[in-house]
Amino acid sequence: MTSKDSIVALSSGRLPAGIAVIRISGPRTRFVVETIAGTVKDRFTTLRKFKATDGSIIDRGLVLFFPGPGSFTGEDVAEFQVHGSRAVAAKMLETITGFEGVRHAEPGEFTRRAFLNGKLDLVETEALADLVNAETEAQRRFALRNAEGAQSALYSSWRRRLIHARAMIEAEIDFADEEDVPGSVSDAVWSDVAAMIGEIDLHTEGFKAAEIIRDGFEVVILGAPNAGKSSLFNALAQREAAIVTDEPGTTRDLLEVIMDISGLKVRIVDTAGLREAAGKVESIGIERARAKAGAADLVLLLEDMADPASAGDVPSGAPLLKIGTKSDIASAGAGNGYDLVISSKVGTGLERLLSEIGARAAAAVGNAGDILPSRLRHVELLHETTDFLRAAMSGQSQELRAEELRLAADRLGRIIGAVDVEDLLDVIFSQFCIGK
Ligand SMILES: Nc1nc2c(ncn2[C@@H]2O[C@H](COP(=O)(O)OP(=O)(O)OP(=O)(O)O)[C@@H](O)[C@H]2O)c(=O)[nH]1
Ligand SMILES: [K+]
Ligand SMILES: [Mg+2]
Repeated sequence: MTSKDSIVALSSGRLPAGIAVIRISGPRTRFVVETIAGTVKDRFTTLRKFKATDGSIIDRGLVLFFPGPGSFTGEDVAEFQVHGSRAVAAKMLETITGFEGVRHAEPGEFTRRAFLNGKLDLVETEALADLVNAETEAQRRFALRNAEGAQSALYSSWRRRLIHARAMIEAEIDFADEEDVPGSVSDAVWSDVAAMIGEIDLHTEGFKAAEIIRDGFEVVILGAPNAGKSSLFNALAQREAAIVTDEPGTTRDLLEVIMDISGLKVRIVDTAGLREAAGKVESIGIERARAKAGAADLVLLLEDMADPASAGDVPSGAPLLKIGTKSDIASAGAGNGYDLVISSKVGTGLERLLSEIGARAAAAVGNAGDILPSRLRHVELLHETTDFLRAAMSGQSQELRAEELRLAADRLGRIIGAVDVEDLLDVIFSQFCIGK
């Protein structure tokens, strides 16, 4: 598929910058390059002067031409690397959009063309978006793996197995009396389907890990008023992100800082001190603190070792680290019964706390090489897939069971955006010598 319009955009970041990259895709690309920069060799970097419509020089830079279909979008694509000033970029864009049939690209339009031209499937498109937005090392690794097709390959392999399974069942229905069809394939088929249900369920459970990679591992600091929560929060953030005073009830609302711990995104949340007798605003803050802790990946329960006070009921469910604070003024032996002892004032124990948080976050996201579903969309379609597979396992007639297999494979096809029926026939005829 080739679009009629050619599209152009500034593909690099905010200006001014050292270099700006201007990208064009579509049928007019070659003409634009030849007019602005002269003839260039395909896929080679060439240093040229770039000419405006009136023949004056806009800038000198590098030009690269990628002929379709072996380009990112599948169309003819070119990139101009120019000096990254606003004026140079503006003049280049003005000159290029001045050509007939060339316009500014819509957001995501290069990638949309790549998808429409079959250069990327849906999951790879989503992963590419994640890669562009990656902030942490874990996000980068995860997005890159999927942009390179790891997740798509997994879904494609399950889908192929289902198409094969269905082909076997259909063959048994249609050609049960023919010699070339193995007699009792269905036992093997259904045991493979059962195995696949287990594999898909296991994979789907990995969504929690993917969410932590994307949204961050959430650590909620909880404790009685004046336990030293905001002091710890500031020490971790390495700035005065929260107000600290000696007045109990200083913090009333939730505060959040985002950290990168060993390449993982971690969200640290400061909360209002837990106590019974509190004013209106503080009571709401305390409610929010409890709710936040209930959904946290890790709760740090702080207690002032110099002046211990109960934080009352702590929401159960989330893993908890009990931390004794203010070790600089606590009496010797006060640290018994705590998982960790810290002083935010002096900095004692903070490194150990950070490495403990990092280890727990790393454990929550599993192995670096795990293939995980990266979108709720995937999870929903995977659930539908296993629903159909379970229905197929317990179906009455072979025809209905084959139909459930078709629907299951269709859901996997929807995840990657490649649903077609032709491959079913291909499998039937490639596996057996029917009607030879
Ligand atoms: N000596 C010492 N004082 C500390 C330490 N951490 C906190 N404090 C003091 O304890 C008091 C309360 O600290 P905050 O960080 O505001 O305590 P909080 O738990 O956030 O209090 P609320 O927001 O009111 O619930 C302040 O006066 C701090 O300076 C510490 O490690 N050592
Ligand atoms: K306080
Ligand atoms: Mg506070």
